[in-house]
Amino acid sequence: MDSPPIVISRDEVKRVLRYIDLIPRLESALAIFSRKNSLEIIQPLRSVIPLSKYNGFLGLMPTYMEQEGILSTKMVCFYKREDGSTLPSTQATVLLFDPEYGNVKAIIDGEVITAMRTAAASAISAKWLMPAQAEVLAILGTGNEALSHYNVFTEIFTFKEVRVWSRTRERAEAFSRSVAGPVKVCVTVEEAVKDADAIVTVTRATQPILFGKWIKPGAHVAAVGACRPDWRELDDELMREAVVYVDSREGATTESGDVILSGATVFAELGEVLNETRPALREKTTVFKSLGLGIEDAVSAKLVLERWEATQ
Ligand SMILES: NC(=O)C1=CN([C@@H]2O[C@H](COP(=O)(O)OP(=O)(O)OC[C@H]3O[C@@H](n4cnc5c(N)ncnc54)[C@H](O)[C@@H]3O)[C@@H](O)[C@H]2O)C=CC1
Ligand SMILES: O=C([O-])C1=[NH+]CCC1
Repeated sequence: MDSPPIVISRDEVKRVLRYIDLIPRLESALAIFSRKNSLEIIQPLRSVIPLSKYNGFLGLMPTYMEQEGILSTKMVCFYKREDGSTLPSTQATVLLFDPEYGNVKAIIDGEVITAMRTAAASAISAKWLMPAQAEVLAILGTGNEALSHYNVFTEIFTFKEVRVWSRTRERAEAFSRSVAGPVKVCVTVEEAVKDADAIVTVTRATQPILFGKWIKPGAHVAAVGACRPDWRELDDELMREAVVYVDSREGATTESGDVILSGATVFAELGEVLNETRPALREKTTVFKSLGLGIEDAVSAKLVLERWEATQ
Protein backbone atom coordinates (compact mmCIF):
# COMPACT_ATOMS: atom_id res chain seq x y z
CA MET A 1 0.00 0.00 0.00
CA ASP A 2 2.84 2.42 0.79
CA SER A 3 5.18 1.18 -1.93
CA PRO A 4 6.03 3.60 -4.72
CA PRO A 5 4.17 3.33 -8.04
CA ILE A 6 5.38 0.84 -10.61
CA VAL A 7 6.41 2.55 -13.84
CA ILE A 8 5.67 0.58 -17.01
CA SER A 9 7.27 1.85 -20.19
CA ARG A 10 5.99 1.82 -23.75
CA ASP A 11 8.21 -1.13 -24.64
CA GLU A 12 7.00 -3.10 -21.66
CA VAL A 13 3.35 -2.41 -22.59
CA LYS A 14 4.15 -3.62 -26.09
CA ARG A 15 5.72 -6.77 -24.68
CA VAL A 16 2.82 -7.78 -22.45
CA LEU A 17 -0.36 -6.57 -24.16
CA ARG A 18 -2.04 -8.98 -26.63
CA TYR A 19 -5.25 -8.53 -28.63
CA ILE A 20 -6.42 -11.99 -27.68
CA ASP A 21 -6.54 -10.92 -24.02
CA LEU A 22 -7.57 -7.33 -24.66
CA ILE A 23 -10.61 -7.90 -26.88
CA PRO A 24 -12.71 -9.83 -24.32
CA ARG A 25 -11.89 -7.24 -21.63
CA LEU A 26 -12.98 -4.44 -23.95
CA GLU A 27 -16.17 -6.24 -24.95
CA SER A 28 -17.07 -6.59 -21.32
CA ALA A 29 -16.16 -2.94 -20.60
CA LEU A 30 -18.21 -1.61 -23.53
CA ALA A 31 -21.18 -3.68 -22.39
CA ILE A 32 -20.85 -2.36 -18.82
CA PHE A 33 -20.51 1.20 -20.14
CA SER A 34 -23.78 0.98 -22.08
CA ARG A 35 -25.73 -0.34 -19.10
CA LYS A 36 -25.27 3.13 -17.56
CA ASN A 37 -25.33 1.81 -14.02
CA SER A 38 -23.37 4.15 -11.76
CA LEU A 39 -22.81 1.26 -9.34
CA GLU A 40 -20.79 -0.41 -12.10
CA ILE A 41 -19.04 2.54 -13.69
CA ILE A 42 -18.47 6.25 -13.32
CA GLN A 43 -16.90 7.75 -16.42
CA PRO A 44 -17.63 11.43 -17.04
CA LEU A 45 -17.30 12.93 -20.48
CA ARG A 46 -13.64 13.64 -21.17
CA SER A 47 -12.42 17.15 -20.30
CA VAL A 48 -10.48 18.64 -23.16
CA ILE A 49 -8.12 21.60 -22.81
CA PRO A 50 -7.17 23.25 -26.10
CA LEU A 51 -3.46 24.07 -26.46
CA SER A 52 -4.22 26.72 -29.05
CA LYS A 53 -0.67 28.01 -29.37
CA TYR A 54 0.49 24.51 -30.36
CA ASN A 55 -2.52 23.31 -32.33
CA GLY A 56 -3.13 20.52 -29.85
CA PHE A 57 -5.34 19.29 -27.02
CA LEU A 58 -5.01 17.63 -23.63
CA GLY A 59 -7.78 15.17 -22.81
CA LEU A 60 -8.39 13.97 -19.23
CA MET A 61 -10.20 10.65 -18.95
CA PRO A 62 -10.99 9.52 -15.37
CA THR A 63 -12.83 6.23 -14.78
CA TYR A 64 -14.02 4.31 -11.73
CA MET A 65 -15.23 0.71 -11.94
CA GLU A 66 -16.12 -0.23 -8.40
CA GLN A 67 -16.76 -3.93 -8.93
CA GLU A 68 -13.57 -4.39 -10.90
CA GLY A 69 -11.57 -2.38 -8.36
CA ILE A 70 -10.25 -0.03 -11.04
CA LEU A 71 -9.70 3.68 -10.52
CA SER A 72 -7.74 5.29 -13.34
CA THR A 73 -7.12 8.41 -15.35
CA LYS A 74 -5.65 8.68 -18.79
CA MET A 75 -4.08 11.94 -19.85
CA VAL A 76 -3.73 12.18 -23.60
CA CYS A 77 -2.24 14.92 -25.74
CA PHE A 78 -3.07 15.00 -29.43
CA TYR A 79 -2.00 17.45 -32.09
CA LYS A 80 -3.30 18.52 -35.45
CA ARG A 81 -0.13 20.17 -36.63
CA GLU A 82 2.50 18.64 -38.86
CA ASP A 83 5.90 20.14 -38.12
CA GLY A 84 8.26 17.27 -38.68
CA SER A 85 8.46 16.38 -34.96
CA THR A 86 9.60 12.83 -34.37
CA LEU A 87 7.28 12.54 -31.36
CA PRO A 88 3.96 10.76 -31.93
CA SER A 89 0.99 13.05 -32.55
CA THR A 90 -0.98 11.12 -29.88
CA GLN A 91 0.82 10.62 -26.55
CA ALA A 92 -0.66 9.41 -23.30
CA THR A 93 -0.06 8.24 -19.75
CA VAL A 94 -2.42 6.14 -17.65
CA LEU A 95 -2.43 6.34 -13.83
CA LEU A 96 -3.86 3.35 -11.97
CA PHE A 97 -4.85 4.11 -8.37
CA ASP A 98 -5.72 1.90 -5.46
CA PRO A 99 -9.36 2.97 -5.05
CA GLU A 100 -9.35 2.14 -1.32
CA TYR A 101 -6.49 4.41 -0.31
CA GLY A 102 -5.92 6.71 -3.27
CA ASN A 103 -2.27 5.87 -3.79
CA VAL A 104 -0.99 5.51 -7.34
CA LYS A 105 -0.21 1.84 -8.02
CA ALA A 106 1.15 2.21 -11.53
CA ILE A 107 2.15 4.85 -14.05
CA ILE A 108 1.79 3.26 -17.45
CA ASP A 109 2.78 4.65 -20.82
CA GLY A 110 -0.47 5.16 -22.74
CA GLU A 111 0.69 5.34 -26.33
CA VAL A 112 0.51 1.63 -27.08
CA ILE A 113 -2.56 1.21 -24.87
CA THR A 114 -4.32 3.95 -26.85
CA ALA A 115 -3.37 2.52 -30.22
CA MET A 116 -4.24 -1.07 -29.30
CA ARG A 117 -7.49 -0.46 -27.43
CA THR A 118 -8.74 1.85 -30.19
CA ALA A 119 -7.94 -0.71 -32.88
CA ALA A 120 -9.47 -3.49 -30.78
CA ALA A 121 -12.70 -1.47 -30.36
CA SER A 122 -12.84 -0.99 -34.15
CA ALA A 123 -12.28 -4.74 -34.61
CA ILE A 124 -15.15 -5.46 -32.21
CA SER A 125 -17.36 -3.15 -34.29
CA ALA A 126 -16.30 -5.03 -37.43
CA LYS A 127 -17.03 -8.39 -35.81
CA TRP A 128 -20.66 -7.34 -35.44
CA LEU A 129 -21.21 -4.95 -38.33
CA MET A 130 -18.94 -5.89 -41.25
CA PRO A 131 -20.49 -7.97 -44.09
CA ALA A 132 -20.32 -11.69 -43.32
CA GLN A 133 -18.04 -12.61 -46.24
CA ALA A 134 -15.69 -9.62 -45.99
CA GLU A 135 -12.80 -9.84 -48.44
CA VAL A 136 -11.35 -6.35 -48.80
CA LEU A 137 -10.05 -4.04 -46.06
CA ALA A 138 -9.10 -0.42 -46.82
CA ILE A 139 -7.07 1.66 -44.37
CA LEU A 140 -7.01 5.43 -44.87
CA GLY A 141 -4.00 6.93 -43.10
CA THR A 142 -0.59 5.48 -42.29
CA GLY A 143 0.21 6.60 -38.72
CA ASN A 144 0.22 4.74 -35.39
CA GLU A 145 -3.47 4.00 -35.45
CA ALA A 146 -3.24 2.71 -39.02
CA LEU A 147 -0.60 0.21 -37.91
CA SER A 148 -2.53 -1.01 -34.86
CA HIS A 149 -5.67 -1.36 -36.99
CA TYR A 150 -3.74 -3.30 -39.63
CA ASN A 151 -2.38 -5.59 -36.92
CA VAL A 152 -5.65 -6.44 -35.22
CA PHE A 153 -7.77 -6.64 -38.38
CA THR A 154 -5.34 -9.04 -40.03
CA GLU A 155 -4.94 -11.02 -36.79
CA ILE A 156 -8.61 -11.72 -36.22
CA PHE A 157 -10.11 -11.63 -39.76
CA THR A 158 -9.00 -13.11 -43.06
CA PHE A 159 -9.04 -10.61 -45.92
CA LYS A 160 -8.13 -11.43 -49.49
CA GLU A 161 -6.82 -7.92 -50.00
CA VAL A 162 -5.67 -5.09 -47.74
CA ARG A 163 -5.34 -1.61 -49.26
CA VAL A 164 -3.81 1.53 -47.88
CA TRP A 165 -4.08 5.17 -48.84
CA SER A 166 -2.09 8.16 -47.64
CA ARG A 167 -1.82 11.68 -48.97
CA THR A 168 1.58 10.84 -50.38
CA ARG A 169 2.42 7.64 -52.22
CA GLU A 170 5.78 7.49 -50.37
CA ARG A 171 4.05 7.21 -46.98
CA ALA A 172 1.68 4.54 -48.24
CA GLU A 173 4.61 2.59 -49.70
CA ALA A 174 6.59 2.92 -46.47
CA PHE A 175 3.56 1.62 -44.54
CA SER A 176 3.18 -1.29 -46.92
CA ARG A 177 6.88 -2.21 -46.46
CA SER A 178 6.62 -1.93 -42.67
CA VAL A 179 3.94 -4.61 -42.18
CA ALA A 180 4.22 -8.36 -42.43
CA GLY A 181 1.61 -9.13 -45.09
CA PRO A 182 0.87 -7.81 -48.59
CA VAL A 183 -0.73 -4.37 -48.82
CA LYS A 184 -1.88 -2.69 -52.02
CA VAL A 185 -0.88 0.97 -52.18
CA CYS A 186 -3.67 3.18 -53.55
CA VAL A 187 -3.20 6.65 -54.95
CA THR A 188 -6.72 7.93 -54.27
CA VAL A 189 -9.24 7.31 -51.50
CA GLU A 190 -11.77 6.33 -54.16
CA GLU A 191 -9.47 3.61 -55.48
CA ALA A 192 -8.81 2.34 -51.95
CA VAL A 193 -12.44 2.05 -50.89
CA LYS A 194 -14.01 0.81 -54.15
CA ASP A 195 -15.86 -2.42 -53.30
CA ALA A 196 -14.15 -2.59 -49.90
CA ASP A 197 -16.11 -4.43 -47.20
CA ALA A 198 -14.36 -2.78 -44.26
CA ILE A 199 -12.88 0.71 -44.23
CA VAL A 200 -10.85 2.21 -41.41
CA THR A 201 -10.34 5.99 -41.30
CA VAL A 202 -7.36 6.85 -39.10
CA THR A 203 -6.26 10.28 -40.27
CA ARG A 204 -5.82 13.71 -38.77
CA ALA A 205 -8.07 15.17 -41.47
CA THR A 206 -10.35 18.02 -40.42
CA GLN A 207 -12.42 17.98 -43.63
CA PRO A 208 -14.15 14.95 -45.18
CA ILE A 209 -11.86 12.56 -47.05
CA LEU A 210 -14.30 9.66 -47.39
CA PHE A 211 -17.44 10.17 -49.45
CA GLY A 212 -20.57 8.02 -49.33
CA LYS A 213 -20.85 7.90 -53.11
CA TRP A 214 -17.66 5.79 -53.30
CA ILE A 215 -18.74 3.14 -50.84
CA LYS A 216 -20.23 -0.25 -51.57
CA PRO A 217 -23.70 -0.64 -49.97
CA GLY A 218 -23.33 -2.83 -46.88
CA ALA A 219 -19.73 -1.81 -46.17
CA HIS A 220 -18.61 -1.13 -42.62
CA VAL A 221 -16.63 2.00 -41.76
CA ALA A 222 -14.67 2.29 -38.51
CA ALA A 223 -14.17 6.06 -38.23
CA VAL A 224 -11.42 6.78 -35.73
CA GLY A 225 -10.00 10.25 -36.48
CA ALA A 226 -11.95 13.57 -36.36
CA CYS A 227 -12.37 13.68 -32.59
CA ARG A 228 -13.24 17.36 -32.31
CA PRO A 229 -16.68 18.91 -32.91
CA ASP A 230 -15.41 20.85 -35.93
CA TRP A 231 -13.32 18.06 -37.51
CA ARG A 232 -14.55 15.67 -40.18
CA GLU A 233 -13.39 12.53 -41.97
CA LEU A 234 -16.73 11.41 -43.45
CA ASP A 235 -19.11 13.40 -45.64
CA ASP A 236 -22.76 14.20 -44.90
CA GLU A 237 -24.09 11.64 -47.37
CA LEU A 238 -22.24 8.77 -45.71
CA MET A 239 -23.14 9.91 -42.19
CA ARG A 240 -26.82 10.40 -43.01
CA GLU A 241 -27.33 7.26 -45.07
CA ALA A 242 -25.38 4.79 -42.96
CA VAL A 243 -26.59 3.27 -39.72
CA VAL A 244 -24.40 5.05 -37.17
CA TYR A 245 -23.01 3.24 -34.13
CA VAL A 246 -20.82 4.99 -31.55
CA ASP A 247 -18.78 4.09 -28.49
CA SER A 248 -20.66 6.71 -26.43
CA ARG A 249 -23.75 8.69 -27.42
CA GLU A 250 -22.76 11.49 -25.04
CA GLY A 251 -19.24 11.57 -26.47
CA ALA A 252 -20.37 11.44 -30.08
CA THR A 253 -22.95 14.19 -29.73
CA THR A 254 -20.44 16.42 -27.92
CA GLU A 255 -17.13 15.70 -29.67
CA SER A 256 -17.71 14.26 -33.12
CA GLY A 257 -17.82 16.72 -36.01
CA ASP A 258 -18.94 13.87 -38.27
CA VAL A 259 -22.03 13.32 -36.10
CA ILE A 260 -22.76 16.92 -35.06
CA LEU A 261 -22.18 18.73 -38.37
CA SER A 262 -23.90 16.12 -40.56
CA GLY A 263 -26.96 16.01 -38.29
CA ALA A 264 -26.78 12.20 -38.43
CA THR A 265 -28.85 10.15 -36.02
CA VAL A 266 -26.96 7.84 -33.67
CA PHE A 267 -28.59 4.41 -33.89
CA ALA A 268 -26.80 2.62 -31.04
CA GLU A 269 -23.76 2.33 -28.85
CA LEU A 270 -21.51 -0.62 -29.56
CA GLY A 271 -22.09 -1.74 -25.97
CA GLU A 272 -25.84 -1.88 -26.67
CA VAL A 273 -25.13 -4.30 -29.50
CA LEU A 274 -22.99 -6.39 -27.14
CA ASN A 275 -25.78 -6.28 -24.54
CA GLU A 276 -28.24 -7.25 -27.33
CA THR A 277 -30.47 -4.29 -26.50
CA ARG A 278 -29.95 -2.83 -30.01
CA PRO A 279 -29.50 -4.85 -33.21
CA ALA A 280 -26.36 -5.20 -35.33
CA LEU A 281 -27.59 -4.29 -38.84
CA ARG A 282 -24.77 -6.03 -40.68
CA GLU A 283 -26.58 -6.03 -44.03
CA LYS A 284 -26.76 -2.19 -44.06
CA THR A 285 -23.95 0.30 -44.62
CA THR A 286 -22.68 0.97 -41.12
CA VAL A 287 -20.39 3.51 -39.47
CA PHE A 288 -18.79 2.98 -36.08
CA LYS A 289 -17.78 6.46 -34.89
CA SER A 290 -15.07 5.95 -32.31
CA LEU A 291 -13.89 8.70 -29.98
CA GLY A 292 -12.23 6.65 -27.26
CA LEU A 293 -13.42 5.96 -23.73
CA GLY A 294 -11.70 6.12 -20.35
CA ILE A 295 -13.19 2.73 -19.53
CA GLU A 296 -11.21 1.21 -22.45
CA ASP A 297 -7.99 2.62 -21.02
CA ALA A 298 -8.93 1.52 -17.50
CA VAL A 299 -9.39 -2.16 -18.35
CA SER A 300 -6.39 -2.13 -20.69
CA ALA A 301 -4.15 -0.65 -17.98
CA LYS A 302 -5.33 -3.22 -15.46
CA LEU A 303 -4.57 -5.97 -17.95
CA VAL A 304 -1.10 -4.53 -18.60
CA LEU A 305 -0.36 -4.40 -14.87
CA GLU A 306 -1.55 -8.00 -14.37
CA ARG A 307 0.51 -9.33 -17.27
CA TRP A 308 3.54 -7.26 -16.29
CA GLU A 309 3.40 -8.50 -12.68
CA ALA A 310 3.05 -12.09 -13.90
CA THR A 311 6.32 -11.80 -15.78
CA GLN A 312 8.39 -10.30 -12.92
N1 LIG B 1 -11.03 7.27 -31.56
C1 LIG B 1 -10.03 7.12 -30.73
O1 LIG B 1 -10.14 6.50 -29.68
C2 LIG B 1 -8.70 7.68 -31.09
C3 LIG B 1 -8.59 8.53 -32.14
N2 LIG B 1 -7.37 9.01 -32.50
C4 LIG B 1 -7.34 9.87 -33.67
O2 LIG B 1 -6.98 9.05 -34.78
C5 LIG B 1 -6.29 9.83 -35.76
C6 LIG B 1 -4.99 9.14 -36.11
O3 LIG B 1 -4.17 9.10 -34.96
P1 LIG B 1 -2.64 8.63 -35.06
O4 LIG B 1 -2.53 7.45 -35.93
O5 LIG B 1 -2.14 8.58 -33.66
O6 LIG B 1 -2.00 9.87 -35.80
P2 LIG B 1 -0.69 9.90 -36.72
O7 LIG B 1 -0.23 11.29 -36.69
O8 LIG B 1 0.25 8.81 -36.32
O9 LIG B 1 -1.25 9.54 -38.16
C7 LIG B 1 -2.13 10.41 -38.81
C8 LIG B 1 -2.27 10.04 -40.27
O10 LIG B 1 -3.18 11.00 -40.87
C9 LIG B 1 -2.54 11.58 -42.02
N3 LIG B 1 -3.08 12.92 -42.19
C10 LIG B 1 -2.75 14.04 -41.49
N4 LIG B 1 -3.51 15.08 -41.92
C11 LIG B 1 -4.31 14.59 -42.90
C12 LIG B 1 -5.29 15.16 -43.75
N5 LIG B 1 -5.60 16.46 -43.65
N6 LIG B 1 -5.92 14.35 -44.64
C13 LIG B 1 -5.61 13.05 -44.74
N7 LIG B 1 -4.67 12.45 -43.99
C14 LIG B 1 -4.05 13.21 -43.06
C15 LIG B 1 -1.05 11.51 -41.72
O11 LIG B 1 -0.29 11.57 -42.91
C16 LIG B 1 -0.95 10.12 -41.06
O12 LIG B 1 -1.00 9.11 -42.03
C17 LIG B 1 -6.11 11.22 -35.13
O13 LIG B 1 -7.16 12.04 -35.58
C18 LIG B 1 -6.29 10.95 -33.65
O14 LIG B 1 -6.71 12.09 -32.94
C19 LIG B 1 -6.22 8.64 -31.87
C20 LIG B 1 -6.29 7.81 -30.79
C21 LIG B 1 -7.54 7.29 -30.29
O1 LIG C 1 -9.39 8.27 -26.64
C1 LIG C 1 -8.31 8.80 -26.89
O2 LIG C 1 -7.27 8.55 -26.31
C2 LIG C 1 -8.28 9.80 -27.97
N1 LIG C 1 -9.32 10.06 -28.69
C3 LIG C 1 -9.05 11.06 -29.65
C4 LIG C 1 -7.64 11.42 -29.47
C5 LIG C 1 -7.14 10.57 -28.35
